[in-house]
Amino acid sequence: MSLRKLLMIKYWYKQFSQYPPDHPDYWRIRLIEHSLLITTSYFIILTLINLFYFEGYQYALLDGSGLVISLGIYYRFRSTGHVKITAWAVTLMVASLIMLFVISTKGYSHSLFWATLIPPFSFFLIGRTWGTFISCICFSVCAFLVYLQTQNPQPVTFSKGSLFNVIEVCVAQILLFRFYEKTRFSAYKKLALRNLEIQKMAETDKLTGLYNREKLDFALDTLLTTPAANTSMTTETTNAIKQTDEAPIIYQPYADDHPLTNHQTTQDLLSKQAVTQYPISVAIIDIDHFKQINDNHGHLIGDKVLCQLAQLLQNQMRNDDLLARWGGEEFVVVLPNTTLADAIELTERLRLYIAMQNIKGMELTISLGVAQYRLEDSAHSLLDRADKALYSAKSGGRNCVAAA
Ligand SMILES: Nc1nc2c(ncn2[C@@H]2O[C@H](COP(=O)(O)OP(=O)(O)OP(=O)(O)O)[C@@H](O)[C@H]2O)c(=O)[nH]1
Repeated sequence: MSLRKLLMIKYWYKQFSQYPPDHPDYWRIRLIEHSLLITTSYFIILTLINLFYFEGYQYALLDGSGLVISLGIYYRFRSTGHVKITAWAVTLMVASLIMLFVISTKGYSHSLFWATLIPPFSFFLIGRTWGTFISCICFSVCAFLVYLQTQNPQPVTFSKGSLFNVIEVCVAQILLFRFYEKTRFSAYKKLALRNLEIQKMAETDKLTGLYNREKLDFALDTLLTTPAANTSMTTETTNAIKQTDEAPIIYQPYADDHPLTNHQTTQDLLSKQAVTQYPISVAIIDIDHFKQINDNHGHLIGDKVLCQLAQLLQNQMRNDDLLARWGGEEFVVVLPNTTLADAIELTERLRLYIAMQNIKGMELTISLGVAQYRLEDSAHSLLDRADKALYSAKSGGRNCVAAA
């Protein structure tokens, strides 16, 4: 059994349905609940210590009042869920009780230490502006107390009270900053995950889950404008561009001795970089007569066909290939380390493979246009040549591969 359960602390924390974890006030609520738990526990302990150990009834009364106020705020907060009012109430309660204690002891017995708790409380709960304001007032009072002492200097004594004050404040500070660090870490983590989600959404085609056209354009531009890309396409380069955290499961359709399966290591590629150019090819894939599928079976079935075809194509890709939906019923695949001849062979296999599949009860065919990167090419001109090749494939009767 965990300590939290043992002390029944978990019952202290209420899950407000109106403040889910992604609500801006979520962590403020956690802090209010933590703070009230800490103040309540502190006031219970201090009341008992002052009553039975120091027999300081005046301080025990002060701590007892703090305990009642703390529980009152907690009860009200649980029943109303008012964050702003509670945050102010907690801050004012903590600040005024600390200052009452510091003033009543005239700063003796290291009671001034307690004032150091005011900035963390007030800044976390009521924000920078009001936190600064309240901290300044409290510290001004502390400075004034010290000034008064300088008018009539007394020798400083270290009592047991000093020891308790120092220890209690240190423990409270550590707890507060642990909490602060936890919220900060959680907020950054959430932000990083959100950014990843947004980035993924921005580069993914909603329907098929493949990369979208923006991502393809960016990846191709990066490949072709990276100096190394003109001479060497390494596995690392393409993987960095893909930036994919969940690498697709690759089904290797080629024979073991096929040149495309013999991936060279990065080291091999780099060592050859100076003397060899590593080719890049692209292929545009277009479904034949897709309009008829929509017309005969409806757009929803058409969508399902697109999704299944996308999955089948993705399963046929090699690690370094980058498949994207270009728009409508067209897909583009970027083939690093692939000559035009290899790209033709590869896409021909792909065409035959798709022609053999049963997709939503239909037999589909695809036409493909292939082009290899030339030094004078831009991403646009490369795709344009592949598109022209696709046009030839279409006008050549469809269900075939044409190269530019
Ligand atoms: N279901 C569905 N259809 C789409 C989507 N995007 C484009 N289309 C359809 O794809 C069809 C493309 O038709 P066309 O450009 O005439 O091409 P095609 O019928 O495949 O003929 P060819 O390419 O010449 O073989 C149109 O009917 C579009 O409405 C989509 O996201 N979902």
